[in-house]
Amino acid sequence: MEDRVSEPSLVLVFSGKRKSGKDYVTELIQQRLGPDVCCILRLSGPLKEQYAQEHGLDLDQLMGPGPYKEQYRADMIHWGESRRRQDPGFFCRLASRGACQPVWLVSDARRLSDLQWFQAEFPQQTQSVRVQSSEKTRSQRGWSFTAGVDDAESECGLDNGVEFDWIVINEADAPSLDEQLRPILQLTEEAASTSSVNQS
Ligand SMILES: Nc1ncnc2c1ncn2[C@@H]1O[C@H](COP(=O)(O)OP(=O)(O)OP(=O)(O)O)[C@@H](O)[C@H]1O
Ligand SMILES: C[C@@](O)(CCOP(=O)(O)O)CC(=O)O
Repeated sequence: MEDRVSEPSLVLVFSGKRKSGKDYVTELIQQRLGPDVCCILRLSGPLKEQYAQEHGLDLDQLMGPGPYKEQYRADMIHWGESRRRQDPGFFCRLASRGACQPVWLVSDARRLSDLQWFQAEFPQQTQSVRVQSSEKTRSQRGWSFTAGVDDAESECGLDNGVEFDWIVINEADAPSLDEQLRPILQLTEEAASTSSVNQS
């Protein structure tokens, strides 16, 4: 691992099915904490940048929540997995390079190797968060089952073998996200204050 200017005080590694609300929840947390304290790391970011460049695609749309990216998802998965087979931490390193805020929100872990990379690099700081929504709710947000995607590692790689530190139920009939996120926000605020004490 290249020498870091600063280590994070807390790394929250989020995972969840497509349209479960990973981006929505991490953006909510960043809104509460501010971008100086908290950064969102998207493992899919460097992958989409490279894929868009190689295929002449619209990166903004690939990074967005709309249907555009779904046309290319299966091929992007295969492209990304070929890189991960050579180097499981490839996208983790790219996505976290230059991050200097005390709190990192990794918004889109999909494989055990994603989670294990952060656990290995930051064993004291890393915690896992699972965002959960029903298939009915996910469908209302634009999801539909796609063979080769929703039954593949990209969507199922963290379904078993992980005891998540936090579970966020992103459903209208669940407690509000503010209520569910309160202990996580407390954790982030403690991490941020610890970081500022260490730097002073
Ligand atoms: N609690 C919520 N209230 C209102 N809208 C929500 C909520 N959760 C998610 N959404 C909306 O549902 C859509 C999917 O959410 P989001 O993009 O965060 O899912 P995701 O898990 O990041 O999906 P993907 O894996 O496809 O990137 C977005 O348009 C988002 O704004
Ligand atoms: C190709 C891939 O990175 C697409 C992720 O897009 P999104 O996070 O669902 O917007 C998923 C994967 O890496 O398996």
